[in-house]
Amino acid sequence: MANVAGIPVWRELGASARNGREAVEAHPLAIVGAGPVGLALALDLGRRGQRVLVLSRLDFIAAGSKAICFSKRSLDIFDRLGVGQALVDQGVTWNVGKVFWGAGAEPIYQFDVLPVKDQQRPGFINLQQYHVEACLIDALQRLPNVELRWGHTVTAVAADGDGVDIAVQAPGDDYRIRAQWLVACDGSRSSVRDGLGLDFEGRVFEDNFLIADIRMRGEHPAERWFWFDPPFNPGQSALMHKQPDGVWRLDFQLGWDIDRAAAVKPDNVERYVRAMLGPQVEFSREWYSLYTFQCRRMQRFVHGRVLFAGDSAHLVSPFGARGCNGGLADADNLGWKLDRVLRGQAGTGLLDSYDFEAVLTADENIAHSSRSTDFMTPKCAASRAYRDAVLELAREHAFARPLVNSGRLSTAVSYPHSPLNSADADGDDWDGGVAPGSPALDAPLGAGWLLRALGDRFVLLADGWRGEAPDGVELLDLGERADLQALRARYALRPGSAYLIRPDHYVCARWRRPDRAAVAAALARAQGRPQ
Ligand SMILES: O=C(O)CCc1cccc(O)c1
Repeated sequence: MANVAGIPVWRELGASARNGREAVEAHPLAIVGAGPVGLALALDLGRRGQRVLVLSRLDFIAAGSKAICFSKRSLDIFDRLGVGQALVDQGVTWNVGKVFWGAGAEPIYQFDVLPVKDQQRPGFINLQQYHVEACLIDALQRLPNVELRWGHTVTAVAADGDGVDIAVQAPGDDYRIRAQWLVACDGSRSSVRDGLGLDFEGRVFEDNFLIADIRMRGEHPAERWFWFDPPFNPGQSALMHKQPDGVWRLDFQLGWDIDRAAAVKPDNVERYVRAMLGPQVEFSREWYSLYTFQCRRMQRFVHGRVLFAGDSAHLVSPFGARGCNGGLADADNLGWKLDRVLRGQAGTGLLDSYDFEAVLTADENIAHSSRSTDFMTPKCAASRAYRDAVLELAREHAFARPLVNSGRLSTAVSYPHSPLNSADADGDDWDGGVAPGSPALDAPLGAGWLLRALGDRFVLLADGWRGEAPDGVELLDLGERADLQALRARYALRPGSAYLIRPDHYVCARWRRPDRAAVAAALARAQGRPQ
């Protein structure tokens, strides 16, 4: 079923009525957009006790071909938000990618997206975006301090030094909001971005990709399968992913010079599907669509009182699953910072670090995404010869495999030069471990897991700590425990060492011989208050 704008509906929610009819409402925080990024940010801030208003122009959860691959890092974020297990339970877990080339029925090689084992979460789960949204909405509806308004469209935005004026149109109800902060999570066609006259910079790729989400009883394993130049799509590429509910995502590269309207007609799509899966296969249509993509971003994600996150701020190709996962990284980075700013515990300077770190993340995602696309679709004879030589070598030789680029799958990005980091002290020898600016690595912690124990506040992870930890830090002392070899090895811990870990599970400082004053100084720096 599709709504009037042609967007397919997965679940009707109905337009929300407001409590009361004030012409101008005051709110500390408005989030525009109720996709995974806006909902995850609302859940983070809502769980921290903030009053949050979410405005969605849609009054339903959309179906259709959207994100399906959620990375381990996103699962760790979802765990922190209390919904990780529910999503893992619904999703299809996978860790293996296989690369095929030409007519060969066997992969030329396979790779593991979770090379470090003994972590709670898998490399990826596949789960339709609408299931993720439904789960987040369910969690948000349990928070009395979060209000979700469906069918409320933002029609104008004007920001000044103290806040943002937002004009909203809802069925039979036009009103205004004065918010202290607005976060635009309203997607690639962001009305907030347009309303402020802001734009993207970057590359537009001249290629078309066909998505066929089909329902079938497939016998293929839960793995990512990628083909270069397969006989069922000669000269192009293809991709297959298993989703829950017997749904499969098939992606076919079609090239630039095609009849776009004809390409999505069921007969045409089904020709590709049969060529891939064989003429006998029984399947039904879930959703067919055609997409082109861009690798672009806004110059800045922080514009005074208006902040941008997810597709409203940056766009990548689907290959590598860096779109939605990149947006969730934004929400994760922004949530704790905005919470501190709203509480008056940090100045707005802390949000400059959101700009720094989220722009860095977007740039890394854009670089990977652009390189994958260039490798998959060589633009000249020399690039094609290089690609084919790499594929030929990869079949036999491990050294060539890292050169194959069928999409580098999303992982957490490091911020080695973030202004929130404190450098290692002179004389502290760190042979390995997790450097400041890197995401904390999970490890078994008794019957549980380190990342779960870190929670959503600053933690001092110490291997033997004397005295009190500074205010504002929770101490997690491994003490005398002899059962934590993997954790100690991953963090290169020795008796007396300590790490300071941010609420979003990034390491911001570490010491061989920590003291209270050094930890307090690193904590201040990590909150945007260098001493
Ligand atoms: O496996 C990948 O590289 C990404 C799979 C994907 C993600 C989102 C949309 C889509 O068509 C494919």
